[in-house]
Amino acid sequence: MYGRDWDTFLLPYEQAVEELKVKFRSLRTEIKHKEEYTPIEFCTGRVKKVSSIIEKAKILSIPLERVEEVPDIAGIRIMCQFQEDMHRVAEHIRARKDMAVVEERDYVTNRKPSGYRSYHFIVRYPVQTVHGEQELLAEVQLRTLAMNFWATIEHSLNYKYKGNIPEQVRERLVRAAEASYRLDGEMSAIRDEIKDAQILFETKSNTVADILSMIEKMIHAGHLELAAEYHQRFHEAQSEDISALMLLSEEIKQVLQQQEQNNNFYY
Ligand SMILES: Nc1nc2c(ncn2[C@@H]2O[C@H](COP(=O)(O)OP(=O)(O)OP(=O)(O)O)[C@@H](O)[C@H]2O)c(=O)[nH]1
Ligand SMILES: Nc1ncnc2c1ncn2[C@@H]1O[C@H](COP(=O)(O)OP(=O)(O)OP(=O)(O)O)[C@@H](O)[C@H]1O
Repeated sequence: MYGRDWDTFLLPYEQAVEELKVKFRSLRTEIKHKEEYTPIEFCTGRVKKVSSIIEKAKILSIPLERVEEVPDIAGIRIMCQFQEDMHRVAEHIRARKDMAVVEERDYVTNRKPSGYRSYHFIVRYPVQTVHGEQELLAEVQLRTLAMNFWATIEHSLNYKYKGNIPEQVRERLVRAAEASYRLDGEMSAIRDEIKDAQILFETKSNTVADILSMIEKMIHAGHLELAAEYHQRFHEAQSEDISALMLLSEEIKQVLQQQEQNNNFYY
């Protein structure tokens, strides 16, 4: 790499970062459009600075002639609200046809000694250049907002202390990382409860609609007494839990089926 033109070398990496940012941002928009919820909160990217590439190559014992083996010259970071969203985005990355996963590192279940948590992918990504296709390595980091908050603070402290964070601060950072991990767990639990409540609400609405339409059927068929009886019981069941409504719905369904079999219903 001695005397190499870094600007030219880094051009395809810049292209890769721009393309990957567009792709993950489009994925965000697409899912949000379809589901009104998106597993991707936001996405950033950067090309590593030359001084940082040289330093990393040295740490990884990669000679500068093979500097393209440094896996994170191109880097993308995807932030999610919840850990479950990270799994969904991870599945998506594994399934994509425009990149190939060459490595996965799970620092979520196995945090780093610093307290760092994230899920990392190294992918092989092809960019189209004037000289034809060029495959390069890119790092994709997946984080929750809480993980990102912690990592950003820790990164700036590392910068401030030039990599030698005082022991006492380091210990507090590890404790803060654990607190942040518990926060993610709490938020996921709340989210599950909200989801359950939404499902229950939907089931209740559907059951109510079913019962009312069956009672209407009875009225149209002239079974006014039966309809009045079930209407009364419907009102009573509404003040109880969902199972009372579901039982009533089943009962009315069976009565209707029976009546239809006996030809008591004419529409
Ligand atoms: N803030 C912060 N970021 C980290 C930490 N560890 C890793 N990262 C991020 O993750 C990237 C890659 O980390 P790793 O997958 O562990 O790769 P590596 O730096 O070669 O690490 P090792 O092989 O474990 O020495 C780094 O460039 C950082 O962006 C950490 O302790 N704090
Ligand atoms: N994959 C990534 N996507 C987006 N931004 C990243 C990514 N990796 C690092 N960054 C950010 O780029 C900036 C420069 O980081 P740089 O790559 O020099 O150091 P680093 O990430 O700490 O890694 P290393 O210790 O491996 O050199 C930092 O603000 C860092 O948070």
